[in-house]
Amino acid sequence: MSVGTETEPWAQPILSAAEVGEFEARIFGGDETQTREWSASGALARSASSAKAWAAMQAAGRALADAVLRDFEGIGGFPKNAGRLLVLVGKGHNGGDALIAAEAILGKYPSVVADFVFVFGEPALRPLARRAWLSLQTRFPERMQVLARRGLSERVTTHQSAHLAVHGEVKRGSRHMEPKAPLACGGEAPTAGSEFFTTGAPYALCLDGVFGFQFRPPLDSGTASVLAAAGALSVGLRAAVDLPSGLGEAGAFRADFTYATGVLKREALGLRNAGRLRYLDLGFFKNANPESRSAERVITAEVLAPLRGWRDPHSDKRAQGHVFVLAGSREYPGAALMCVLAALRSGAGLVTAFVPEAFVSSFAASVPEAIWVGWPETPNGGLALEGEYLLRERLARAGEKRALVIGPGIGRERETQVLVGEVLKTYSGELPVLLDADALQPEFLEKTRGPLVLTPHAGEFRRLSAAEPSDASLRDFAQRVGAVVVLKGPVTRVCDGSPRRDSCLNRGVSGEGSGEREGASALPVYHSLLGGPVLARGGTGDLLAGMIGAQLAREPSAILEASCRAVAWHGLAAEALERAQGAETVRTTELLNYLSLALRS
Ligand SMILES: NC(=O)C1=CN([C@@H]2O[C@H](COP(=O)(O)OP(=O)(O)OC[C@H]3O[C@@H](n4cnc5c(N)ncnc54)[C@H](O)[C@@H]3O)[C@@H](O)[C@H]2O)[C@@H](O)CC1
Ligand SMILES: Nc1ncnc2c1ncn2[C@@H]1O[C@H](COP(=O)(O)OP(=O)(O)O)[C@@H](O)[C@H]1O
Repeated sequence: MSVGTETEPWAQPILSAAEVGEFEARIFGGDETQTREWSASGALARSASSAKAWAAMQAAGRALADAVLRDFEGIGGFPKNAGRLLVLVGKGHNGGDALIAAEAILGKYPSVVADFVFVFGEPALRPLARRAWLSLQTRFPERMQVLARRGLSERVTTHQSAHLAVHGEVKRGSRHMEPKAPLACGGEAPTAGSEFFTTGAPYALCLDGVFGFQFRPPLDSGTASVLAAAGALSVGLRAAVDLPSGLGEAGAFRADFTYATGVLKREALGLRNAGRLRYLDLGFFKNANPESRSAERVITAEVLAPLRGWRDPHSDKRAQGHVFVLAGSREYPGAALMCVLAALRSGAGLVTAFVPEAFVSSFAASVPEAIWVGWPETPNGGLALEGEYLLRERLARAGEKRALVIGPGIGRERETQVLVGEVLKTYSGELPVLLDADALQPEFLEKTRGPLVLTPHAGEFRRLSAAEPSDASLRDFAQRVGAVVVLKGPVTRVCDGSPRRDSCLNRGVSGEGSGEREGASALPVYHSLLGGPVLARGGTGDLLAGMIGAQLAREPSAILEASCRAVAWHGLAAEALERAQGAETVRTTELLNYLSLALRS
């Protein structure tokens, strides 16, 4: 047992499908397929392991329903007065989770109806999935319709289906099925799936519970045809349970969201057809850890715990961290303003901002909480070299808890770039430094000595590292530069390559020894799934830089945790913003209004 969850309760291991199999078998007491929990009479034996597995399935299904309904808020909410669900059910856990989620939604909204496709047939359901199905049938028989009960070999005909749906003559739950010829195994049957789905009206939600982590390629043509047909329907939200069925194979399910239940599976990362990834933490790692040490971890909202309690009653503003920001130019004044606003709104006790002097009075009028210091300008309105003394003066007066953010909106003017190099030569080592945007230049990397955080997006990462973004290149680069690197993107990845003395917490398990570095391949990569495409607008990175700056200033000795905390907070606030306003009619700085909500939910 050795994974970072004990020292880092805010990060959970990411496991491969094979590792998940072993881990779940251990915590739930064996694979369902190999147990005889379901007797011939249909009663489930109450073994301890089946009780645990059933409880886990229920927790997963309910968490899935909650998460889906929350995500619906981003597009105006679930259509609870006339919603239709489509549930694609396989044989095992995945199907069971989907069935329980469907039951939770039907239970919550009395006007919602559901259609089910049993891709391998009802008889193929494993015990727990069958139990979930029985429960649904008992509770909502009149609101359910089975489009394919005995799998792909038997289905409702196109004619029946359309007729029944259009004329409302189907008696939900008791549809007569017409046997049809089985699909030729491995043969061509690409259009067969469309026969299930000719019912006209759109679906609010499609739950894909066909295959989970036990899927092994290739995708059979029958399932592919059902997935393709479901993909052609009008659906408000396509939700994959755990993993999109078929993973990245041709014909795999195309999800808007994939909800990883209990464990985030490595296979989900980087799959474009997975849509947005959500991690549903079901507490699987609370009392049990996987045997293997996981070098990939997922950041959870638990990382915000230190911000959720009471502030130290004896603290003063200096004890809450002092953020220094060197930012802005005539070309990009707003980037500086956004970075400063974010630092102020995310807990910093003091923020001192050095910006081109032309902007000081207007910035001070709009954001009086920050200490604005006018910096001499180059002829083009950038930060001039001669202003360096200002930083020296102000830093000399600051307390211990401080951090310096350099970059938002500074532009690429040569003189400003020389200034950044000089500042790094002089001050790095004295306080944590964050480099963002145009301060992310390869030539600066040799000039830094102390705690360093870099926040590149993919394009900036390529510029800095001369490599394509990947977990491996991120590890190599972080270790080479000895920094915490926050590689931003739809999934933001954080890796700490700094020497141990800078952040001894960061190593998780093998924290013994000091000073030496581990091989890059062993460095954990922390993934944040939080946020979403509402963040795909100018200035969100400037906000993140200010937020990380505030956390660094408050915790200068734990730069990895501070960075992960800010990334998660930024992402959770973005999600709250999207739920409240949608993703379109948003101003970047509105994210700051949701920081508080993100801490309270
Ligand atoms: N209101 C403002 O004043 C704003 C100012 N901004 C400033 O604009 C300057 C330039 O920023 P850019 O981010 O465009 O950087 P660059 O123009 O330096 O982009 C570097 C490379 O990355 C690519 N790229 C840009 N954004 C990317 C992304 N999100 N993911 C992957 N690749 C990406 C570009 O195509 C380019 O090849 C920075 O100084 C930044 O602070 C932006 O933050 C936007 C808002
Ligand atoms: N599709 C997306 N899903 C989730 N997060 C995103 C997405 N697009 C951008 N982001 C996040 O938005 C921020 C953009 O940062 P950056 O590109 O530096 O913006 P800017 O330079 O405009 O401030 C990052 O935190 C990134 O992770």
